[in-house]
Amino acid sequence: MDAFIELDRVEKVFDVRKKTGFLKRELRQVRAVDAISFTVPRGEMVGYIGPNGAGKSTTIKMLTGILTPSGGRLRVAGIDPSRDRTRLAHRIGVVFGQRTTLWWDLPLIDSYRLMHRMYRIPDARYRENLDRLVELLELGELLDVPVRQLSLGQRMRGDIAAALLHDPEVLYLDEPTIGLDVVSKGRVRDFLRELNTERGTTVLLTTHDLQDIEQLCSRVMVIDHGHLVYDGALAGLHEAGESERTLVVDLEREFPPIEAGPSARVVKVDGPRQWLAFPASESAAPLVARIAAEYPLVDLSVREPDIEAVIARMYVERQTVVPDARSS
Ligand SMILES: Nc1ncnc2c1ncn2[C@@H]1O[C@H](COP(=O)(O)OP(=O)(O)OP(=O)(O)O)[C@@H](O)[C@H]1O
Repeated sequence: MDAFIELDRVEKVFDVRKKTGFLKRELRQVRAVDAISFTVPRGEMVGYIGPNGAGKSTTIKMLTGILTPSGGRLRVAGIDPSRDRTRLAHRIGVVFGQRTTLWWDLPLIDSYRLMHRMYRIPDARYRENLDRLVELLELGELLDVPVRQLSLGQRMRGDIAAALLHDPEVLYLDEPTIGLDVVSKGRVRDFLRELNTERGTTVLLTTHDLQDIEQLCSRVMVIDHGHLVYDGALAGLHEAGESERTLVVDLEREFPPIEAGPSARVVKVDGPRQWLAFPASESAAPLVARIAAEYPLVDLSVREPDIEAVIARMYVERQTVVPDARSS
């Protein structure tokens, strides 16, 4: 498959000077990205997640050419970003949720006009893209409003349109739904899905909102302390994180914690209700049969693992699991 983004043992080391006393400074190195390798084929929508300080923004900055890697090889559309940043700029779009690329005091449409000139977008293409983005992102009524007067959700949609006016082949999104309400999040996600299917735009999505990933990405990469610790399907994370399902049982009356065998354990008791954790990879049937045979069972339900808990456990365990490594 056509690899659009390629990283081969890419590293970024920052030199940090730390004050250790009067006139004394110690030089320390922070390895923000440590020998990361992956490829993303054209048209894929990939989640890039990790805890604070994991190295996500540093990776995106290297992909856009803002930062130069300290080691390894990196290519986007065959271009070395830090060497040919201007040429690459015409082929990529970037949205940083926490700050805007729009001109704060100007009406939204003026920012778009400026981008039209900056990117030298042919007139017909600019008009066609603008019309389409205004329609899809419902920006019609906002075009004459100064950016500073827009709500966060409106501003975000405005920023996404700005990043796409020049028809980039890849879109980097850093926290595109941060601070948005449920309706605005839904709109942004619908739009991204449509963009990806209609135009085949490659999307790399960084977010702390795992619902963004669940709803948009078939593949997810997890980075922790600069290392890629998982690369594969979202569903596979459950296995990698050794996740557990929960069996909730209602008994006729209060009992001491159920003795349910080696692979299940009671995690909570509240009156006649008990919660038992068991490996997500195992069937609940033998456990249910055993409890039903030995206790007066009234009702039961099985709860699926919470993806946030699975990922949190992965961060803690720092396992290196790459079941579906596309890195070559
Ligand atoms: N310019 C810099 N100089 C020194 N250290 C830096 C610099 N930029 C980032 N770092 C360090 O590199 C590490 C990775 O930071 P990065 O911003 O890439 O993380 P992140 O995954 O994007 O985190 P967050 O989710 O908090 O945005 C952190 O330890 C950070 O302090």
